[in-house]
Amino acid sequence: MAVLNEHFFVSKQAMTEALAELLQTELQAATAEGNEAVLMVSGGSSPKAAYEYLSGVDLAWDKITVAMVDERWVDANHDKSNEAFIKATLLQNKAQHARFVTMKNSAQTAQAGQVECEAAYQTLQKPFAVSILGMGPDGHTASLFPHADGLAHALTTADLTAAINAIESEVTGKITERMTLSLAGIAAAKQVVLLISGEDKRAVYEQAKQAGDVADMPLRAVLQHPDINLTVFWAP
Ligand SMILES: O=C(O)[C@H](O)[C@@H](O)[C@H](O)[C@H](O)COP(=O)(O)O
Repeated sequence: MAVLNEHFFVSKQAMTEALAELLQTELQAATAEGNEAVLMVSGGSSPKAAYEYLSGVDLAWDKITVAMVDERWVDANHDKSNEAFIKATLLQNKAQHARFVTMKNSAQTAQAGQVECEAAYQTLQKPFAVSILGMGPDGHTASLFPHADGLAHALTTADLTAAINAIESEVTGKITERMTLSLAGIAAAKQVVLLISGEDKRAVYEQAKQAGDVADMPLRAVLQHPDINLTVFWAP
């Protein structure tokens, strides 16, 4: 099982403040001796305000690399691009001096682009300082979607990244082809923070903690991983 540290906040605001403080503390510590630090980021509504706050914090941003936890296989200017979201929220103000490593490249498909993406991710300083994950109502995290094409590989490969083709649903929307950190890529962080918003998703999280098929709720693979140091932040 992962080393699990759960925090249930009374409000989104309280969660945002705690997340911003955690990121600030971890990035300060990671860069204190002039070392490089990597922050892995997800899209989603839960981390948005913390990203905006963090962008204005005085950190050694020139020592920090921001990279994506997962991405739809769309151009970086697409309105569904997680990269576009990160550039608009986090990589502003002081944080514009951070280096950014994209998951997306010019290959036609995520599958075809995985080798190039993996090569880029292999250059990143490990362990990653912090990786921020979200969770969907279907129990997906990163782009580890239930029963997706490529899920079994993403859960077992030693590569940091994996191509995924999700089963189309209300959660995935039309764009199902994605690149994601593999389970090994998620486990490559010193600390993983999982953000969960709302009562419905709290029930999903509690269900994921119960024994069951990982393919039904891929978050289970993270919760069950012996080497993951997982901090869970929930807010209503
Ligand atoms: O790439 C995506 O589809 C989203 O980033 C998604 O995975 C998101 O992280 C979760 O659904 C949590 O979303 P909330 O933060 O809005 O709860």
